[in-house]
Amino acid sequence: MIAMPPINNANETVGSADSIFNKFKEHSISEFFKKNKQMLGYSGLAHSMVTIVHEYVTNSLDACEEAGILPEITVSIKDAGENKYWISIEDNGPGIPKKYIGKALATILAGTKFNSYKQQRGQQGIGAAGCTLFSSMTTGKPIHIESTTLNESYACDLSINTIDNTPVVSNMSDINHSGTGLKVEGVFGEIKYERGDRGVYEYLKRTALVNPHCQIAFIDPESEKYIFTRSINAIPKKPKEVKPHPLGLSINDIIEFSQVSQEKKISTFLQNSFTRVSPKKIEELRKVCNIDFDKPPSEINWDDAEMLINAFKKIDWIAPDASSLSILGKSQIKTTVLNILNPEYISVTERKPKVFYGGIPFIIESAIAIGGNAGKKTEDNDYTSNIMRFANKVPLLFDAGSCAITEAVKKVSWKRYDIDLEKQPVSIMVNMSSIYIPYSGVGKESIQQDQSIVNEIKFALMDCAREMHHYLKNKERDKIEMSKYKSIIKYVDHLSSDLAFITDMDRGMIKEKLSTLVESHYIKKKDIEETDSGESGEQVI
Ligand SMILES: Nc1ncnc2c1ncn2[C@@H]1O[C@H](COP(=O)(O)OP(=O)(O)OP(=O)(O)O)[C@@H](O)[C@H]1O
Repeated sequence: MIAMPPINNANETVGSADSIFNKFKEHSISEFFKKNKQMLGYSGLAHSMVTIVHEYVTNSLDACEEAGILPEITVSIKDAGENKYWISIEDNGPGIPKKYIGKALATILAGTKFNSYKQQRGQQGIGAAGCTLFSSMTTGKPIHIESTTLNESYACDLSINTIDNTPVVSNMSDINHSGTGLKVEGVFGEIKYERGDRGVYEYLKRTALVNPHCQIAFIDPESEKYIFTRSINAIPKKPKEVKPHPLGLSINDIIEFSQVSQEKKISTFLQNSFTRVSPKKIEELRKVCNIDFDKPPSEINWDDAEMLINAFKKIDWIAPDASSLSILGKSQIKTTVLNILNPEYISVTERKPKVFYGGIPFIIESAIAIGGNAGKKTEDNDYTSNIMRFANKVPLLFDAGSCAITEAVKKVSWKRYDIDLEKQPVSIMVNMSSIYIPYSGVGKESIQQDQSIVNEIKFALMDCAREMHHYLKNKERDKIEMSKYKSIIKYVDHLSSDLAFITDMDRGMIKEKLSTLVESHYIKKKDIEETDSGESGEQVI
C-alpha cells in the first residue's frame, strides 16, 4: 500500500484563527475602487478618456436641468505627454456650495441623486469622485475646482483620502466669476485621445444630438474647436419625482423607507411612501399578509418586510405612472440618426411604457436606418451592424457585449424582414428611458439583460423592421417596374414612326399616346424622375 503524503508539512505550524485574523482589516469603498478601477469604466486608454468626459458632462447636464438652466458646456483636452492629458470641463449650472464640494466630488457614494425616484443621468454618487480618485492614482495630483453659486465663488484643489473615503480639500480661495457654474480641471494619466466611433468627439456629438437644448464646445488636443450648437431654446420639463411602485421594491428598500418615515402606522406609511397604494389596497394586503398594519413603521423588521414584498406579489396593481419619463421622441430620433448617418431611409418607433422588476417604468424608443453612412464596413467589404445605444439620453459606447440592447438585436429574426445585418448598410439606434436604469456595472456602459427589457427592445426593433421591410419591398417592386418601363419605352419612338406610316396618322400624337400608356402602366412620371436621380419616393426628409 502506498502511504498518502501528510497534508501539512511537519515543519510548518498550522495557522490559528487568531494569527490569521490579526491581519483582519476594513477597506473603504475608495480603497476598493482604487484596486478595481475597471469597474468604474477605467479599462483601456481610450475607454478611460471617454469615461472621464462622460462622468463630468452627464453631471453638468443633470445639474443644469435640475436648476432649470439651458446647459452650456466647454470640454478642453490637451496632451500632457506619456498618455497623460489635461482635461477641463466647465458648465453654466448652479455650481456646488463650498460646504458640499468635498463630499460631492471627492467622496465615493455621495451625491444628491441617490434614491431619488426621478429620471436623471447620474444615480449612484460615484462618477465624479471616481474621476478625482483616478487623477490621484495616475498622476499623484489633485483636481482643481472653480465653483460659482448664487452666493459664493471659490477655487480649491481636491483629492480623496482612500483610507477612509474622505475628501482632502486644499488651497481654498475666493475668486471673482460672473454667472454660476462649475469648472473641473485636472491631469489624468493612463488615457489616450482617439477619434473614431468610441472617442470623445463622437461621444460629445451624440450627447449634443440627443440633448438638443444643450450647447457643447469642444477643444481637442490639436486645439481644433468644435461647437455642437443648441437647436432647441426651451429647457426640457424637469423630470417629475415619483414615488416607487410596490412591485419595484426590495426588502431592503422597505426597511430603509420605514426607518425615515414619520407615519404612525404601517398602513399610512405604505400609502404615503409608495404609489398606487390606496386604503382599498391596504384592505387587500391585510387579507394576504400576516403583519400588524397598525404598528409603527419603525418596527418593521426584515421578516415583516419580506412578508410585505411577498404580499405585494399576491394582489393586482395598477401599473406605475410613466409620466415622469423624459423620452427623446420620434422627431428627435430622426434628427439624431439623420445627423449621424444621413441614411436613405429611417423607421422609428416609440413604444408604450412598460415595467421591469414588476414596478419600475421604462420606455424604449428605437430606429433602424439603411443606406447613407449606415452600417459599418468590415475588411471583407461586408457590414457589421452598427448599434447606437443610449440610456436616459446618454450615449453608451463601451461594453456592448453585455448590454440588453445587443442581446435584443441578436434575438430579432432579421431574415423575416429581408434585412441582413452583415450584407446591408444598416444601423440601429435604441434609447431606454427610466427613473432607474439597471446598468450591468458601476461604469454604466451597458444595460442589464433583464428579460422584460430585452423583450421590449426586441419588440421595438421588430416594429421598425416591419416598416423597413415594407419600404424595401416597395423599393424592389419599383426597381422591377422601372426596368420593365425602361425596356419598353426604348421602342416607343420606332413603333410610333412605323404606326404613323401604316395608319397615316400623326407620329407625334402616336408617340405621346404610346408614352403615356407605357408610363401609366408601369410608373408615374414623378417617380421616374426621382428614381433616375437615385432617390425614391419614401425617403426621409
Ligand atoms: N457640474 C455639477 N454641478 C453641480 N453639482 C454637481 C456637478 N457635478 C456633480 N455634482 C454633484 O455632485 C454629486 C456627485 O456626483 P457624482 O458624479 O459622483 O455622482 P452622481 O452623478 O450623483 O451619480 P453617478 O455616480 O451615477 O454619476 C452629484 O450628485 C451632484 O449633486
